[in-house]
Amino acid sequence: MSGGNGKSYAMETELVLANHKDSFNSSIVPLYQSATFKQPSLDDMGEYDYTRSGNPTRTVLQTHLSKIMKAEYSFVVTSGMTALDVICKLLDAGDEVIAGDDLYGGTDRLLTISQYDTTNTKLIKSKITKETKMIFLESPTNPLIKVVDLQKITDYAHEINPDCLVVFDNTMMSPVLLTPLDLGVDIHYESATKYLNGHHDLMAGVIATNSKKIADDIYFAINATGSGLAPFDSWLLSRGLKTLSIRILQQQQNAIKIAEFLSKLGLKVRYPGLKEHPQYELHKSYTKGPGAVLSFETGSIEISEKIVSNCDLFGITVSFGCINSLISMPCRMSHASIDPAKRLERGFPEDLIRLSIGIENADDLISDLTDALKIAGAIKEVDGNLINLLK
Ligand SMILES: Cc1ncc(COP(=O)(O)O)c(C=O)c1O
Ligand SMILES: N[C@@H](CCSC[C@H](N)C(=O)O)C(=O)O
Repeated sequence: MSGGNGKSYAMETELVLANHKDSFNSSIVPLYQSATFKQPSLDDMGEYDYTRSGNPTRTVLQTHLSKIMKAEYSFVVTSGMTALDVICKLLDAGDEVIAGDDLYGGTDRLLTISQYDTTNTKLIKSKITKETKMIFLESPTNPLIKVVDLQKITDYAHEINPDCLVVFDNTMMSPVLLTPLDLGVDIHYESATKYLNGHHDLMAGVIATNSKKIADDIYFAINATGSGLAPFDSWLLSRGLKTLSIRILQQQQNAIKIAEFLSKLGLKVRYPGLKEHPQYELHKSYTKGPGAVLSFETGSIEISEKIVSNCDLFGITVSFGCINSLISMPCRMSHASIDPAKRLERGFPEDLIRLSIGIENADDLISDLTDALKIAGAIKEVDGNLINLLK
């Protein structure tokens, strides 16, 4: 098998090169669906003894991920939320922690800490103290698609407290569009349920770091609690990962066309690939693209409900980053766990529709949305032109 010479290649190439050694020279990593491994002798545990502590299929995936995430150490766990839970185990009770105020609903549910608008770099800076132990950032945020000045906040946090850990949720971008450890972030994690796997057929989370101390603590937590990804899911994720680049780039190309279509109709679209996005330049300055998730408002909950319910190609589904296009109303679905009063306070529109764009034909997707917008009474066609009825 090629790729075993230690050379580094471009991302697309690295993605298809998951090196492993096995006695039959199998072309892909074998599935070691085994809980236990026989020891060479009584006092020698060998490389593997028990799958909670380590499994060869999981190790190959983790080594592969380290290359892709440009990390010294990587771990795969049972979900994105497990990744966050493992990271939280690095904290002690009472530690000062800061997070963004627009985070995925499940993250918001897990963290009961001080949350601020992370697009306001000045505000975040004013909140970081010598006592701050950890900062959680997400960008673009889910679902308001707000962009964080990751470099500035990371540098500032380390300046104020060199031991403060900057933790970044990269689920929206994936390592194809952003490798946050390159910007000095301490811990990169993401829900591999989304782009990394991309096929709606498993739940997983990844954690990456360049610090041996953090890696040792994370391994301890994973082994101690049994949160490592099971062999079959590790094998499936290894398989999904190989097409990550080709998938996300196609999804992104479709998303740009759809965002432009909706924006031309005069809808309020949130997407960092549109020049009217307030942080368009900032996002462009540190990522390789805007990704494939966007949200938009109609000004009416009823119309939004009708749009969501009348699409054919966009399934009403939580999650994002999968090969099929998905549509959702975050307030009722992915972010329903956030108290409605808190959502209101944060300017989270109840009529917001989130789209996760897949790899289908872009014109088919636009035609599907056009039909749904027409049925919902958001637009009508006059002399071949689409007219916005919401204004
Ligand atoms: C941005 C973000 N981070 C983390 C998670 C958690 O991942 P998982 O569902 O794999 O636990 C999600 C969604 O669930 C998410 O949208
Ligand atoms: N019922 C689930 C909702 C999962 S939302 C998944 C994803 N992160 C998204 O943003 O769509 C829960 O309560 O966690």
